[in-house]
Amino acid sequence: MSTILVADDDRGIRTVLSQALTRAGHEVRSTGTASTLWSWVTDGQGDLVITDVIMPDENGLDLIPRIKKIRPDLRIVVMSAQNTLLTAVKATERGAFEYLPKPFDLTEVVNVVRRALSLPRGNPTEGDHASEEDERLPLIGRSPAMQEIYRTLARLMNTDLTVMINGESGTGKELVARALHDYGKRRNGSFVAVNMGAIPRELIESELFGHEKGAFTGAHARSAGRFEQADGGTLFLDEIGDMPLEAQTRLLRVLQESEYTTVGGRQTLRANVRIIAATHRDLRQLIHQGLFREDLFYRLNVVPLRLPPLRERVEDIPELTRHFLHAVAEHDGLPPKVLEAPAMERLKKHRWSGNVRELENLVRRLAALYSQEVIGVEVIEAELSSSAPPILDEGDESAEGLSTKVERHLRHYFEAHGEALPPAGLHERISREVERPLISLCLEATRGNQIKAAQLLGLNRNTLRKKIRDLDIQVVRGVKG
Ligand SMILES: Nc1ncnc2c1ncn2[C@@H]1O[C@H](COP(=O)(O)OP(=O)(O)OP(=O)(O)O)[C@@H](O)[C@H]1O
Repeated sequence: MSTILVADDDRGIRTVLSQALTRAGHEVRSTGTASTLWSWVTDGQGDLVITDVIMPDENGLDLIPRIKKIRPDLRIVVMSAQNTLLTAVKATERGAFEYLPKPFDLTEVVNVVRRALSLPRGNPTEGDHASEEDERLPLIGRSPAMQEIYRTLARLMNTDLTVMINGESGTGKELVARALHDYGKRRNGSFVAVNMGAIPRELIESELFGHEKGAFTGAHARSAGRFEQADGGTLFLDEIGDMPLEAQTRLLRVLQESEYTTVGGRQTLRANVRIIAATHRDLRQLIHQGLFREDLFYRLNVVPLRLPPLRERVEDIPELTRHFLHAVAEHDGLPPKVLEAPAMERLKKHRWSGNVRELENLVRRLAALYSQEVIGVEVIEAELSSSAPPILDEGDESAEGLSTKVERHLRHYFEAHGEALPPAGLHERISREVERPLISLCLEATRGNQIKAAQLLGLNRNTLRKKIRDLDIQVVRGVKG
C-alpha cells in the first residue's frame, strides 16, 4: 500500500481526495499547511505528494525544489485554481510529475496517482528553473479549453517534439508557438517565424536553407536561411498549408535527414531546430486534394494542438478585454477604460469570426474613439453593428471574413519584404485589386446596367463611370454569368 501526502488548505478538497484515494487502495495523510507537509517529507514519509499552490504559510510551487533536493524520487502532483500557463509551466519545470487545474475530476486524480506510482524511480524530470522576472502572462484565458492547452504546453516545454498548431485565424497560433519557445529548453536560441504563404514559390528554398553567392541571378552575396538563423532555437513554419509541393518535398527530406545544403552550396549543414508548424486549413483535406504531402503531414503532426475559436471559450472574453484595455492604456499612459456588465455580456454574444485579433482591434477602437471611461452596452452595440456582418467565404471551413482574409494576405505581403518597405502607391494598387472584381461582378449581376450597378455598389453613377474607365473594365450588356 502506498502513502499519499495531501496538502490543501481547503478542508472539502482534502476530504474528497482522501476518500477517493483511500477507496483506490492508498493510505492518505492530509494537512492544510505547507510546513506540516514539509515535516512529513523530511521525516521520510509518503510515496507521493499532492499539493495545492496557495497555502497560508508557503507557496506549494516553492516547496517543490526543496522536496526534490532531499527526496529526488518523491513524485509530486500539483493542483491549482490559478489556472494560468505560468502555473502549469512552473510546476512542470520545478519537477512536478503532473499539474491538475481545479476543479478536477476525481477519476483523473486517481489515474494520475496510479501512473505516477507505477513509473520507475529515478531520472526525475527536473529542468532548470524558470526565470522569475517575467511574470507577465504570455497567454490570457482560464477557460477549460485553454487550461487543456496549458497542460499540453507545459508537458511539451522540456521536449523537442514537433508541434502542429491548428486554429482559425487570430486564435493565437503564433503566440502559442512563441510561448513554447520562450519557456522551453531552447529559449536561449532564436525564435524564427516564417510564413509559407508569403514567400514567392521560386524563393522558398533559398529563404529556408539560404544561398551561396552567385547561386542564381541576383544572389550577390551569401545569405543565411531561416534554418541557419534558428540554429539552436525554434523555427515556426506558419501557414504550412500554403507551402508549394516542391518545397514540401525538400522540407520533408531535411526533416528526415536532419541536414541540408544551401542553394548553390556543397557543404552539408546540420539542422538543429525545433519545428513548430501552424495552419488554419484542414491539412487532411489538402492531402485528399493532392495539395499536401501525407508523409510530411505525419512528420509535422507529432503533437497536434487545436486552438479553440473564441466563440468556444466566451468565458475568456472579459479577461481578454480587460487585458487589452490595460495594454492600450499603458501604452498611452492613461487609466484603462472599464466596461459595464451588459456591455461585456454583449461582447460574449458576438460571433468573433476574427477571434482574439478581432476583439483586440475592437478594444483599440474603443480606446481611440470614445472619451468616456465607462463604456456602456450602446457603444458596444454601435461598434459591433457598424462593422457590418463580414462577407464570408462559404467554402472556407473557418468561415473567415473577407477583411480577415485580406489582412492576412497583406501581412504576408509585408513580411515578404522583410525589413524593407514594399513599393510606394500601395493604397492605389490594393484598392484597384479589390475594386476591379467588385465592379465587374456588380455589372455582371445587373447585366451591364450601370444605374443598377451604381445602386448596388452604393456609388454615384458618374463615379462608377469614371471607375469603369480608369480600371479599364469591359461592360457587356445583357449578359450575366
Ligand atoms: N490567449 C491570448 N491571450 C492574449 N492575446 C492573444 C491570445 N490569443 C491571441 N492573442 C492576440 O491576438 C492576436 C492574434 O494572435 P496570433 O497572431 O498569434 O494568431 P494566429 O492564429 O497566429 O493568427 P493568423 O492565423 O491570422 O496568423 C495577437 O495580437 C495576439 O497577441
